[in-house]
Amino acid sequence: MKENIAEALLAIGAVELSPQQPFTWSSGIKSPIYCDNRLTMSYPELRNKIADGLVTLINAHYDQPTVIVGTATAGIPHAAWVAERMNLPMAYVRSKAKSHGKQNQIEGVIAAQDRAVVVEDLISTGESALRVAEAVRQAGAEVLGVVAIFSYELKQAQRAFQEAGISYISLSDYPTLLKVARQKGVLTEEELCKLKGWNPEIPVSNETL
Ligand SMILES: O=P(O)(O)OC[C@H]1O[C@H](OP(=O)(O)OP(=O)(O)O)[C@H](O)[C@@H]1O
Ligand SMILES: O=C(O)c1cc(=O)[nH]c(=O)[nH]1
Repeated sequence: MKENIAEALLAIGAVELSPQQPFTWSSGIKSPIYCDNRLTMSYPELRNKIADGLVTLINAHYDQPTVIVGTATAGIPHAAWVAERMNLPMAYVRSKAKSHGKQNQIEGVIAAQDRAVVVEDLISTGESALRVAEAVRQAGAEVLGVVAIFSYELKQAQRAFQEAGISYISLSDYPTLLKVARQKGVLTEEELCKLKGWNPEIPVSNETL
């Protein structure tokens, strides 16, 4: 599955490289790579595969969720497709409360007795998913864990999730993406070398590839 999803992300052009003019991630990290999972919603076959995969992860790892919670914005459509498949209520959490209207951060219903699974499109530092998890906890509900389409497997994220006492699982990850890119000849050896070593927080070794 990890290889499958990585291959599909490469095939739809979700992965972009820009070593000369690095992308700025939401955490402020400057990166030579950006993985735009938002594009997956435009591909019905792939988005179905992702939703099925996320449901499989949830069923295998999290016991009897009662609500599926999307992270705004990129997690929202995937959370909706997962909730639909599982016939569960859905909510989503904004990065911060609205400054107008009802000033909600949480949209939809999350009740104190709920057991929530958070659906995220991508985990870099984990800050966004953990912010959502914290809001869910503030609402009194239990967070069973987080599922995501892709994770960079940053050690920083692993530490943050551990500190919060929350687990996360992803359908694919950065080491797998590089492995598949090499197998498919999508990236040159020089590009792969740069992508392996650009961030010491990412444990991509020669063995991984
Ligand atoms: O693990 P993190 O370091 O928090 O980074 C990952 C987050 O960054 C992106 O969202 P972005 O902030 O670009 O907003 P969007 O979902 O509204 O596009 C992505 O969709 C994740 O939510
Ligand atoms: O950390 C981020 O903001 C980020 C990285 C990435 O590769 N893709 C994305 O959508 N967000």
